[in-house]
Amino acid sequence: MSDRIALTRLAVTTPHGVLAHEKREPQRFFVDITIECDVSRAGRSDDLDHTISYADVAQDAERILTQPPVDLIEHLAEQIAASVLRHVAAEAVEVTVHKPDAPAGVDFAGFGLAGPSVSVRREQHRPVVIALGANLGHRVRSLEAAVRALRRVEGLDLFEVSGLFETAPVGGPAQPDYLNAVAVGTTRLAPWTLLDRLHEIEAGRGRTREIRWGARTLDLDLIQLGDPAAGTDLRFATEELTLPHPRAAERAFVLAPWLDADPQAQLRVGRKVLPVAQLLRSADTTGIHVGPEWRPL
Ligand SMILES: Nc1ncnc2c1ncn2[C@@H]1O[C@H](COP(=O)(O)OP(=O)(O)OP(=O)(O)O)[C@@H](O)[C@H]1O
Ligand SMILES: Nc1nc2c(c(=O)[nH]1)N=C(CO)CN2
Repeated sequence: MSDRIALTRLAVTTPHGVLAHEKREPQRFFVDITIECDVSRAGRSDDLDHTISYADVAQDAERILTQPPVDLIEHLAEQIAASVLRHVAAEAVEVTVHKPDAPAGVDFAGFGLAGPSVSVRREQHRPVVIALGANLGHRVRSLEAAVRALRRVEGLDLFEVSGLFETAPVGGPAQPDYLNAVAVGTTRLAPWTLLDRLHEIEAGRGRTREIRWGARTLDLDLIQLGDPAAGTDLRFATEELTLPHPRAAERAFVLAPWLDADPQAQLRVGRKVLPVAQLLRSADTTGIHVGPEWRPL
């Protein structure tokens, strides 16, 4: 991601350090934070909710710097990086903590900021589940092309793709049977950025949207982002994007391939987190059959 939000030289005078007197006597710390995040949506909408407020980031960092004394600037840098990655839109962050007056038994000189500093770069790693479907054109070829395209998305790493399932259409007008699959992996992308990439891939396979739940050359849905068992799954309901996918829990055409890709999979359903295996046992599986062989990865 080439978009960045940077905060340069946040300055705090506070006591931290390994030496006893450093824990009593405040000294200067300077922090630089560079956040990699997609700002194109906020650039279009002019809406602060579509980006990361630099004031929130700065205040979190200042709170971390003014905590009771710690030994290491590594620890401060790590904590600040973690606080930035709690923002949904943050893809990665680089944090540098400078300690220009550090007692090191030598002189530091220079025109810029002299003395020791520590830099860390940390990336978002969110589990992601993507459902694939096709019921028009050459379905296997479309789904294979979709997996190839997903693998080329920068910031998305797929590590498992299910087998193909032949499924009767659910909802919508009369239409041909679908082939469905599910891909699981991790991503550092913000959910809206990932959804944009999915729409681009759909459009590349000639996907059009005329009738709700109508036949399509390719459908890519975001089912879940984050880990519900750890409470880190993203939850929100907007027209543009609802997570987890509101209809996934009862769709055997999603649950069956998902279980195939990840037998331990879990999905948040309301306030509960349930095994996908259990949800599939309760779902209507009529019209769901193992599909043709494929080697997507
Ligand atoms: N979790 C999600 N995954 C994909 N699209 C979503 C999601 N939540 C909301 N949407 C929005 O839904 C809109 C319609 O998507 P799409 O045409 O793929 O729906 P559909 O596949 O026909 O129906 P369904 O949403 O029931 O799977 C998209 O433009 C997208 O912005
Ligand atoms: N069998 C099947 N039915 C569907 C599917 C699908 O992928 N498979 N997708 C839908 C809208 O996303 C609606 N109905």
